[in-house]
Amino acid sequence: GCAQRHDTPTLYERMGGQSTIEAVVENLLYRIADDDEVVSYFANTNIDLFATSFATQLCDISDGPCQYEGPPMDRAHQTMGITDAHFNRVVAYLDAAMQEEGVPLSARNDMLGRLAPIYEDIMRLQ
Ligand code: HEM
Repeated sequence: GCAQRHDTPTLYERMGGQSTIEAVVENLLYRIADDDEVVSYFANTNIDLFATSFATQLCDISDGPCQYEGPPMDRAHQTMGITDAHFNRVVAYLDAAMQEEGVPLSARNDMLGRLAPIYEDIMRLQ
C-alpha cells in the first residue's frame, strides 16, 4: 500500500499538539501572575475557565481539532482599558512560554502571526 501521509503538518501538529498547548497556557498563566499590572486585569476572572478557553482558541487557530465557541475577542476584552504596552507584554509572555515548552521558532512565529489580527479586535472596544 501507499498509505503514507504527504500532507503538510498543521501548525497544531508543529506546535506539539494539545499537551504542548496546555503546557504553554499554564506557563503563560505563571508569567501573567508575576506581572502585577497585567494580572490586575484578571482580578475577577475564573482562571480555570480562561485557561480552557484560551487553549481552545490556540488549538482552533492552529488548525487543531477544536472549535472556539467563546465570545468574540472584541466583546471578551471590551472596556478593560488594555494598553498597547500591556498587550505587547502578554504577547511576549506567550512567545516565551512557547519557547520554554519547546515549540520550534518557525511554529512560534506562525502562531504569533495568526494572533496579530486579534490585536485589532481586542483594541477596537477599549
Ligand atoms: C493575543 C492576545 C490575546 C488572546 C488571543 C486572548 C484570548 C482570550 C480568550 C480566548 C479569553 C476567554 C474568553 C471567554 O471564554 O470568555 C480571554 C479573556 C480575557 N483576556 Fe484575553 N487574549 C489576549 C490578550 C489579552 C490581553 C493583552 C489582556 C490584558 C492585558 C487580556 C485579558 C483578558 C482577561 C482579563 C480575560 C477574562 C475576561 C473575563 O473574566 O471574562 N487578554 N482572552
